[in-house]
Amino acid sequence: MTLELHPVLLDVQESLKEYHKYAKKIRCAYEFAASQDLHFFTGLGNNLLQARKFFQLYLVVAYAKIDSERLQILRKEQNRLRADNYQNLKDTTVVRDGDPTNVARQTDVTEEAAKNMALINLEDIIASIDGTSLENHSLPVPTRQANKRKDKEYSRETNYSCEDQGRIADANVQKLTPEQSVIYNDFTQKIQNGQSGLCFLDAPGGCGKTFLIETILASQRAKGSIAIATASTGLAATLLPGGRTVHSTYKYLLT
Ligand SMILES: Nc1ncnc2c1ncn2[C@@H]1O[C@H](COP(=O)(O)OP(=O)(O)OP(=O)(O)O)[C@@H](O)[C@H]1O
Repeated sequence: MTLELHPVLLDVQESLKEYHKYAKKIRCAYEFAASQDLHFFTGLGNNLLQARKFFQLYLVVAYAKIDSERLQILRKEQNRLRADNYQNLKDTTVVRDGDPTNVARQTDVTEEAAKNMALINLEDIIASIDGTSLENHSLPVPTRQANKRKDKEYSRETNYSCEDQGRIADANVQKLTPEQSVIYNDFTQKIQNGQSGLCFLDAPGGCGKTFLIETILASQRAKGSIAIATASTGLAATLLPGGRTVHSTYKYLLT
């Protein structure tokens, strides 16, 4: 198999090679076990674990590499980014006389204001990548009005239509099985009472865990509450509405 890696990933190809080595061992072990009609094969579990470990390592390191590369680009391109923002700002403040839909006012956009706006945007992007501010990257710090702080994380988690979420929750609640209903009611009751707690949900595949979680998420979002859905891998996160990886959401350190 030929792998074409993006240049930024060259440093991490060792873990990928290791993964392929173990994946090959597993394939051989399976083939051998099948040819001998064996149901157990010593060492297979270990190889599986190793392959999984290397693959996870590869994904995590590759992700970190890509994000740090993005940061470099932002650093290098900050002049151009500011120019783009300045242009956008000008575009949105042009007066179109006679146009009844025009609600904008000609605003005197000073260079200083445009620069500040660009820095705010830049800082928001960097914060979403690694949770740091411009100061941590030796860049000028923008002036922000505390009450006007644009919190992307907050807007992301509140950007749901309560009506839509309500419809999803209502439709799903009707369909819950008795077991799902017990968990759903317990969960919503605890939230209503302002109780904190941990709930561990486990059941065989296809039993409706995701369906239940979707229902809980929708019922909370329908009330305008924040319900954050995270999973340990990107793939698992895609199964949850609004799902994200746990390390990206909570900015967990990778080491
Ligand atoms: N109460 C329900 N009413 C109608 N459909 C349901 C219900 N519970 C689950 N389902 C459906 O059953 C299928 C399997 O459910 P789901 O994906 O939630 O299972 P799961 O336990 O999360 O599975 P896995 O562990 O494999 O991810 C889905 O298509 C889901 O929409």
